[in-house]
Amino acid sequence: MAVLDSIREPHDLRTLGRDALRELAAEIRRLLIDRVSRTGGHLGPNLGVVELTLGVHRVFDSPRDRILFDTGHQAYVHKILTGRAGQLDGLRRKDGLSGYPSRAESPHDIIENSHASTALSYADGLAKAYRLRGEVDRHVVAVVGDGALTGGMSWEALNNIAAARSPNVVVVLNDNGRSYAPTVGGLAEHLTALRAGSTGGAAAFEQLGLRYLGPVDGHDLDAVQQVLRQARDLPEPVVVHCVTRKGAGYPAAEQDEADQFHSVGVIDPATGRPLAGAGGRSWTSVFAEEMVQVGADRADVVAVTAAMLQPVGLDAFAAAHPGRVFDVGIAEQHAVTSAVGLSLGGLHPVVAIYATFLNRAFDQVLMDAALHRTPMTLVLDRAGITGNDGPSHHGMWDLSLLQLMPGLRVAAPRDAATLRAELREALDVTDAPTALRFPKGTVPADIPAVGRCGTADVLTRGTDPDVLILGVGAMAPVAVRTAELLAGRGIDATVLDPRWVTPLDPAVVALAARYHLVVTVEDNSRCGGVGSVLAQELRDAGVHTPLRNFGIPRRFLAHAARAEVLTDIGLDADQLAAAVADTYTATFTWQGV
Ligand SMILES: Cc1ncc(C[n+]2csc(CCOP(=O)(O)OP(=O)(O)O)c2C)c(N)n1
Ligand SMILES: CC(=O)[C@@H](O)[C@H](O)COP(=O)(O)O
Ligand SMILES: [Mg+2]
Repeated sequence: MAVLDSIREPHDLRTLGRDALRELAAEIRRLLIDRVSRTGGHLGPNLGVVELTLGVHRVFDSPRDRILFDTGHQAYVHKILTGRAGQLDGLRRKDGLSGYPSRAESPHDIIENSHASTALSYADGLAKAYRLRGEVDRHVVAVVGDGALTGGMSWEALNNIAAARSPNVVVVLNDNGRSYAPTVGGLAEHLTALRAGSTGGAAAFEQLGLRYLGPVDGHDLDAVQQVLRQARDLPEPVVVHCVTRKGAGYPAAEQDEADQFHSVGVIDPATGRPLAGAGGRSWTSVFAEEMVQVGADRADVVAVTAAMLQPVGLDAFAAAHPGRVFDVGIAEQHAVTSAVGLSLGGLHPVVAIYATFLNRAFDQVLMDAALHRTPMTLVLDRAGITGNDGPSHHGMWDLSLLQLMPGLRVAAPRDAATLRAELREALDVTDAPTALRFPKGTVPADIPAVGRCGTADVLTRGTDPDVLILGVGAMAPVAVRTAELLAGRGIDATVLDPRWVTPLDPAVVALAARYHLVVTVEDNSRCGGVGSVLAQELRDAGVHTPLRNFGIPRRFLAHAARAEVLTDIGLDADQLAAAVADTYTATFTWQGV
């Protein structure tokens, strides 16, 4: 890596001639394939922006000029050029390099949110700030993917960037024609026409008040630098349309039909084939399989995805039931409210999105779905701690948000059998929206119930009323293990899986009154989670049983493996058993029992 070893800061790029730059691009590609094939990560998106990122850092002066990456999953090259190449071995690992920009890592990084379609809004604000501060020579460069451009916020921002006529905003449209799968929608078709030589591009943007330059080959470094210099020197906001290929330079990625190695696990760099399988069935695959059967059983059921057909497990349903899946692009707000339309039209839509991205559609769930009490079902994958994608990817707020929604009902399955059952139950609700949430990763073996308490399942039944543990969803197995450990300390615990966590069944409240201590364990924020709702319900029912809520603390959690994060926040059975035992002992020492 002769050339790359000489690059510590973007300024070092300025001394390189064309041959050295070409060699550098090749070295960066080799490094990306070598390292990311070992760590896993967004290999395809980053292979696609090697020349584009080189061009941006050659023409603009980071960090004085601010360079923003929308979603941020394509910022590995930026990290390599800003002195972090040597840290790629720890990519996305605990205490290692984040898979997204991180202000703690570098002054060259400024936005860390991995939710798409935000970069242009940051750019609009930054540009206005620099203008008001008299720093008009500072440019704001926003690298935005064609997928991210299908998100509504992008157009809200473009509307304002055009109105502000900020001369220092440069929008670099990284158009590879794909989100995961090919990008969908009218805009995508427009960009496809532009890529094919249609001349309408300029008009579409310029009628909005934005200069348009391109399309240029985003892998031709000379062309990229030339158009970026032109954009830099224009006295108005500019959209630079760069056409790239996701996975460029790595045939295994370029030829991958599914998603061109949008995100890979550990793979054989020589072939691109997965090396280390996660093992076991994923939660997503259980949902995917059940949905195919649902589609056969229920002609009124349709599905909606926000540009993530395969990641959320709707690809099989789409194949089995053509025309009944709607991909709305990266547009979760639209996904929810258009689903309300589908419901008002007599269908039962299943909106499958990652839990963290539901945050974006809070108002739509509240004021469009819940207010109208429309039967529809949100299926929230990646709920709880997701792990290596870091703070903005943990699905740790959905239960808190959904608790606020009058009438909406939420289920949290504990295994494959309850996922299937609770999905069916949700689809049978006709007077309110419903939601199901489950985590990333391998689904555990089915945990049979030994009894029922209203709609809740009793998983282990203690003989003495010492402790009642509510294990919510995927935390049920942890709750069962905690009960086993408590038994070893002479404390008898009964474990309940509430199944439907909103509203909580009154029988659960009544049962809680019969125990000395009640404990809740959930893979959601403690703030507004199931535990806090149970606390309210106990008090409302005049039940004063001591209660302890275990969940995710109210802070952003760095990337690490899911199990590592859960341990770090005390949500493993050993720590839970110790904490419950301490509380139990303290409670009864205090009460003189
Ligand atoms: C609000 C939101 N929804 C969904 C995602 C999941 N996601 C991550 S990257 C991606 C595709 C992005 O496509 P594009 O912007 O074109 O970038 P590319 O990967 O093609 O470089 C999606 C849907 C997200 N990060 N944020
Ligand atoms: C960048 C992004 O939002 C997704 O690609 C994210 O990496 C989700 O990854 P998983 O689908 O592996 O959970
Ligand atoms: Mg794209």
